[in-house]
Amino acid sequence: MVLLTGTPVLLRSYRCHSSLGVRNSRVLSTNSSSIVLSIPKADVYRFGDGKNAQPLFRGLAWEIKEGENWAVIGSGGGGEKTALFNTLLGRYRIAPYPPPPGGMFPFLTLKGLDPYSEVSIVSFGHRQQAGGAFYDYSARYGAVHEEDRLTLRQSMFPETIPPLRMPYEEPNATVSSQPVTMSNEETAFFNDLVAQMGLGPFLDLPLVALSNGQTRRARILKAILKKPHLLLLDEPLTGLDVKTRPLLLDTLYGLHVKKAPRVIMALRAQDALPDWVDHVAYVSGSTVTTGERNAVMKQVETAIGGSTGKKSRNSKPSTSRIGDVLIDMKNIKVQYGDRKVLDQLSWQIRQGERWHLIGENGSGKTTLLSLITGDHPQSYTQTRYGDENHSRDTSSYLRLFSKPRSRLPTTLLRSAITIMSPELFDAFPRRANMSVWDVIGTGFDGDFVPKGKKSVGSGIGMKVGSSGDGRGGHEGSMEGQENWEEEEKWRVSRVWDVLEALGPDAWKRASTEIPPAASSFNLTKDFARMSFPSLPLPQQRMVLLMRALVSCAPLVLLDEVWSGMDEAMVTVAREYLRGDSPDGKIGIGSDQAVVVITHWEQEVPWNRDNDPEVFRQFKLSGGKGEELKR
Ligand SMILES: Nc1ncnc2c1ncn2[C@@H]1O[C@H](COP(=O)(O)OP(=O)(O)OP(=O)(O)O)[C@@H](O)[C@H]1O
Repeated sequence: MVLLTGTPVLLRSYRCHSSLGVRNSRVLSTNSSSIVLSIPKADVYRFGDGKNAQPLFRGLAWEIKEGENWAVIGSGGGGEKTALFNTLLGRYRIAPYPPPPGGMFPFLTLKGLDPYSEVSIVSFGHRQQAGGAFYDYSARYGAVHEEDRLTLRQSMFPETIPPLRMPYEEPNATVSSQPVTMSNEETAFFNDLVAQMGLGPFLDLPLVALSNGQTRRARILKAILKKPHLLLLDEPLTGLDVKTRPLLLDTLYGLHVKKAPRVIMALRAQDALPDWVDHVAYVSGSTVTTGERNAVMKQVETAIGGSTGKKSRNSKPSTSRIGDVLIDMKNIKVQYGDRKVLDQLSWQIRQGERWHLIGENGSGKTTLLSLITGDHPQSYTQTRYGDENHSRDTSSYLRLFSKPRSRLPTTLLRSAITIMSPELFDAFPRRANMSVWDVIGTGFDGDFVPKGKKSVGSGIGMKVGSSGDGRGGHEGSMEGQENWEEEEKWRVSRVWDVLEALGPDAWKRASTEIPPAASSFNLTKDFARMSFPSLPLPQQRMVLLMRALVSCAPLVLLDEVWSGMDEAMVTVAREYLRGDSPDGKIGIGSDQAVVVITHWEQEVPWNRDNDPEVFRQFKLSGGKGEELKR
């Protein structure tokens, strides 16, 4: 990118004819073309908003000069950071719009470049599948379907896709794995980036096979290769392991200083800001505070200080009761071709235990969970021993609630093991008429569409002693049966319980420390009625977490549930999982087992020192698994 330097020059001389004669319009200085973003002061609305609509952002004033290093941070759970990025992408109405000739992006417009093609976004809150149908995410674990065969390399360079051939045709000469359209310089740039992002080993894997962290890095790489002038990254660190985060940040900074492309990141208020960030836009509700890092961060600390203080509070000693073994695996193996993902792995999960499952991106955490949930086809093939009563030491097995996978109907497993994960978040159907209540109610029987008169399911479940009160469900629908009425009543009261413990009243309390007003039940009630697909994404995540917690299932699996949530939401979810919500009544049951996957140690709800029998850590590395003892 060539920047003009030196004394002010006339970049464009706009002449307009009027009855008063010809007059020169603004003379712009070189300084104007080195302004990346300019919003002098404006309100921001959704397109089509009526006259009296509340603006999304009020009095937004933001200027970014070339050479400055900006991050956007936000503390709201309403998707405010994403909305601010969407404002820059022209998806909202800005009033008044930054005046010509510079407009919102003088560094582009003044060089005749079109902002809409030169500014790109990679957003990780974004769902990849749209619509009302359930998308079967377990496809990734089995034989990869033809339509899912596209590799990472082919998705970036379609010219490397082999041409379709009829079976009788001679195979053509092999297709180059490197695109012919790339110059040597571009090839070197690409190879450097692939190496820096650790994506080399995955270039020729089908896209669906990539782990979460690998997929996120691949999406950033693809966006960079399109050579935008400005790249907006919405929570790029989410889901990345501890080792990868600084590598990605270094790569991004290296690109930013070369303006190839300039980068603005959006981070959660609780995330550590990289050292090189010198300017911050802090979004809180409809207010955006912009300025130098230190000044703005002071304000952020005051704003989120209350809830940050809570985070460091030590959890109480556990009241959990360690009970029966729920999941028992020995010498488990998962392999794709010669790629071993899990190799001779053994692990037991008992009632009452709280596990933190760790491991680098791609170490097999999601794969392991998919064996436990029975979604992975190889969950059927793990058990290898002649006689159940005389299993020898060399045997390998996977026992879910004392049974092999093949003897457990999927419907029973879905109500005995509840899960929230990035895959489920992407796959869960978004039907227009599905309310928050409906979605939470699907959690009892592990459904994906509302069932039953009161939208709390029809009573399929499993008797494995889950919630301490002997409630465990029933095999087959309970609707119309003798004890269904009592069960249904309990289910309805549970939906209200999780809504109160994890819903908008709880976020309000956690973010402001002000006790909820007497009328606050209306907030919860209104939220229960709201349309699920129209909620901001952080709130959708929270609702799907409630879905995983509502039934008090014997085993709860929480895979990266905090990603995309704001500080207050994380606080209330952690409280619930520790069982120390303010009224002391609602929380995870003492005989439920929980497995949490997160790359952020501070997001783990419990403190391992408090009760090492209960709070435990299991690490995956090189296909093996081991418990990390204190
Ligand atoms: N069908 C497949 N073919 C080949 N490799 C696969 C396939 N499916 C998964 N893998 C590989 O298995 C490994 C484990 O993936 P998994 O999603 O379990 O990792 P993870 O520990 O959950 O990672 P992350 O922290 O990024 O979410 C990855 O390296 C992935 O590329």
